[in-house]
Amino acid sequence: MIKAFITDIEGTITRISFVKDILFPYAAKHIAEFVRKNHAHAEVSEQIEAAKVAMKQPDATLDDVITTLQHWIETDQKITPLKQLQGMIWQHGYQNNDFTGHLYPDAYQFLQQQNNQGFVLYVYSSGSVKAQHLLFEFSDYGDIRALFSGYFDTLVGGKKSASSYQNIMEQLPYSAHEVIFLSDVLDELDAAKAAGLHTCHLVRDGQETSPEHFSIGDFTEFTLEQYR
Ligand SMILES: CSCCC(=O)C(=O)COP(=O)(O)O
Ligand SMILES: [Mg+2]
Repeated sequence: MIKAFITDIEGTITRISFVKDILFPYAAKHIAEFVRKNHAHAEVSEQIEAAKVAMKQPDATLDDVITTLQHWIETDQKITPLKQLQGMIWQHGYQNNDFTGHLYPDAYQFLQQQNNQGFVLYVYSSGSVKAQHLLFEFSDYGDIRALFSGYFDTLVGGKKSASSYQNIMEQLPYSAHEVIFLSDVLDELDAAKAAGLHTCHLVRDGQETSPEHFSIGDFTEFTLEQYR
């Protein structure tokens, strides 16, 4: 019996263009100034050191790190230190009302319905847990953080690795077969399925589907019948 959902964010409950055309350019615009200004703060310096490790350049200068971070933003790399820094940078944008966290109306309604019916909701995104909290705190529908019982990011591993879903399941009070993972990316769904989770593929933009995963165009098409 299904008891919980784990949802991806970008492309599943949030428009891809909100992330690519609003959040990423905002981070690209502010990252150099943010890193230069805050590099001595522990939470930032920790990510700078982690970036040097990912670059395999322990002696990289601050300018080298900034150039690499900008390249990682341009090429949408899901590298943990970048994702952690982006969350810190977006905080100012949300608080300054430069943007609100986009949610598809059908996704908001679906999340509310499932929550009302007693299903437990979790989030797993490449965006950091801080970035997830911000998106839901400053969402188009107000502060909806109370809908979710837990948040996971790339600190559990990358979204295309089955071990990441195993790591998440070790932290949840459910068996994998009681959980549905929602995503727009087939490689992520394959990894979740390999870890024993049920899956649902969101094909909002007409992506290729796979017979391995139940697929829907949006959440108005979702049915639990599929998982009985
Ligand atoms: C938490 S909002 C920012 C999303 C983000 O940075 C990202 O890389 C999207 O990844 P997802 O796993 O949600 O597709
Ligand atoms: Mg996605």
